Amino acid sequence: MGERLVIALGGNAMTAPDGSASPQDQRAAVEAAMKHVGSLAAAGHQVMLTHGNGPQVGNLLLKNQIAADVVPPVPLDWCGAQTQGTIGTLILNALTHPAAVVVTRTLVDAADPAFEDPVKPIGRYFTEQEARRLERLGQTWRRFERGWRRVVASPEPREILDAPAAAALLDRGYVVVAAGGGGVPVVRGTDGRLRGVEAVVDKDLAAALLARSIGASALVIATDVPCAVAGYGTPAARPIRETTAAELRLLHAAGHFARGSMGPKVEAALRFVEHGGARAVICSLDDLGAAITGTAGTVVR
Ligand SMILES: NC(=O)OP(=O)(O)O
Repeated sequence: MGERLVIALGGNAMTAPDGSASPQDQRAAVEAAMKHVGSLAAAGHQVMLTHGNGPQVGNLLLKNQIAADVVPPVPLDWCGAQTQGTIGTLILNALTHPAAVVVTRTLVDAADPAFEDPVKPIGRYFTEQEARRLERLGQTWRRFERGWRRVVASPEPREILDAPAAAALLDRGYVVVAAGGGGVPVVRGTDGRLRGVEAVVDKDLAAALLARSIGASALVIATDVPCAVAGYGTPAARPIRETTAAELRLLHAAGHFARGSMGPKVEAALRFVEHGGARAVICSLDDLGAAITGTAGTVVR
């Protein structure tokens, strides 16, 4: 009997191992990822996919900025919508199973403090000198292990507005791509109308909300490491295989998972299970099949 799954695809499913986001690298990475996803659909699972867009949305924003004297630049939420279309098209072309892409909006709160504290890295890495120059244009940049990256606001996802449409397609047998890049962030005005806002929603947190919204039995967060590790980078490092939400929450609160990498994945897995989801799995993309049967990854119940 197949399961209803939401699978969040990490950057390694979209770009080359070095993070390169050339069209060739993106196409090759998506084709490799869709072999795993196609196997799950062929085995009878209902599969809803979501994906990251950090490198792509940052590159688009930069192109807009560079070409601003020639064509009017578009805002960040437009760039996010464009990445849903581009990455969604690559996924459609790579899958042999009937599939559909839903342009998806994610409701966020206009008063979310995240708008005052940009933390979400987007685009490619730059040198400090280049980052400092761009900071003078009003942008926020932070240093990461591999260099400097622009950071933007990443508010909490409150509702995946187009989840019902995505679920209807899932019920009809399609593999569905939804809430790509965390969904296009929108706020509701006092007049009840929706408008886009300049932000990038975390795709793992959006995936957890999407999985809850469509009644998925499992949330699978596919990344480039086999599992979550307690005490990562220390002599006491310990891979986590089977765990409970209560145990994992304690480790998370104790700071075992890095803020910009494993932290959001663990938080997403926890939110799904703490709100009644049967299980969440954090696994390597190559282990997707084994992760569904419980023989790979970090399984949270
Ligand atoms: N939107 C988002 O979280 O994208 P990345 O996973 O690529 O950072």
